[in-house]
Amino acid sequence: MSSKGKGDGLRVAGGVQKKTNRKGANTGVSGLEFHKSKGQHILKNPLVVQAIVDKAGVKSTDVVLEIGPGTGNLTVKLLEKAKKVIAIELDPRMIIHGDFMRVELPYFDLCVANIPYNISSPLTFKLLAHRPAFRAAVIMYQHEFAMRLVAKPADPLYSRLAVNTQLLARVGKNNFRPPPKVDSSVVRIEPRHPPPPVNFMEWDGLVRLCFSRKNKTLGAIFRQANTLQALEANYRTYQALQGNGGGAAGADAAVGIQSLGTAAGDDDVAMDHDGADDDDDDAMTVDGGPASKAGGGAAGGRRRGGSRVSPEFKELVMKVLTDNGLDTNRSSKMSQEEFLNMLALFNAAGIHFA
Ligand SMILES: C[S@@+](CC[C@H](N)C(=O)[O-])C[C@H]1O[C@@H](n2cnc3c(N)ncnc32)[C@H](O)[C@@H]1O
Repeated sequence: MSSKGKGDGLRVAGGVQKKTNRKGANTGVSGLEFHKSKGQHILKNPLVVQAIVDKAGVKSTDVVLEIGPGTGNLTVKLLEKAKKVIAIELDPRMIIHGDFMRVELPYFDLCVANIPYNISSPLTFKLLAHRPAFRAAVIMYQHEFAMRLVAKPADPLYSRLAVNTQLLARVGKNNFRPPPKVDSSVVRIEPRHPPPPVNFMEWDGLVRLCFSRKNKTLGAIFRQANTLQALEANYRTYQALQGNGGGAAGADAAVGIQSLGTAAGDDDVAMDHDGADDDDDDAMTVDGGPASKAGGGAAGGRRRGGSRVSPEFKELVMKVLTDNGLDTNRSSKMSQEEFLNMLALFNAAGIHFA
């Protein structure tokens, strides 16, 4: 990673025009061979580069973060407008070197990038977890991923990815699809200020569970034995924590809290084929850890080996759903407000998802 100020004269490692080497590989004018595995699809049309920069609304005072500058064609345009461009590039043949997913991000006002598509989801959630929050990110994604980010309830592409992103940011597809290829779209992401007043881990535990079978009713999802077992374990742990006032025994109990949905989700998707996602399950990491496989795995283990759910606890869960008319809802059609409301209702009953 390195940064360049206006007029620093960024050295560019290669050209941007498509050429073919002797082996028929895709190369730039410098002869650099581009690697699909690194998501190296280079922007060749200067009008597209310019349009992305224009859409970003770069101010002369802005520190701009660029992910994957590649041969630097977007970078040089950003440098014309920004105070500073900090660019992070995985490929050591490109001048500025670093893995975006591993580096600690510096302060930035704006992020502008034509990203490697293979890390779209973790990259987006790394950005959204960054503090202080930036003003906006203008990102070129693969078209289908962009559509999933902006999908609304009842859209077939609506998923945990959309719900989580839209909880943390306002997301809008720019009215701009780069010609001539129609496989990319530019999305503008504006983190919400202030951030939503919700524990993201817990929110994600609930959403993950609900979208494990997004076309099933919530009643059916919450009646699953493994779900009830994991929820009851959390319920008991929270009760112990409250009883102990957060002391040493409370800390021991806290270790037992588990995130919901992962193992159930994985199995159910495999069994169900009902279009449930989420291929991005572990990517939506915010605040130092996803609803982890380990947590979900614990739930899965209990289901196979496990303890019984008390009838009283099952009744409590079902009561929250039925009293509030939620049992017949399907997550594929639920809005963010409905999820928030449901989480508040469960929490008020002492039921927790992480
Ligand atoms: C889609 S290309 C964009 C190149 C250039 N910005 C353009 O628009 O023509 C994505 C770039 O990201 C780089 N890249 C891939 N994975 C990365 C990572 N984890 N961290 C930083 N850069 C990465 C690739 O080497 C490639 O140069």
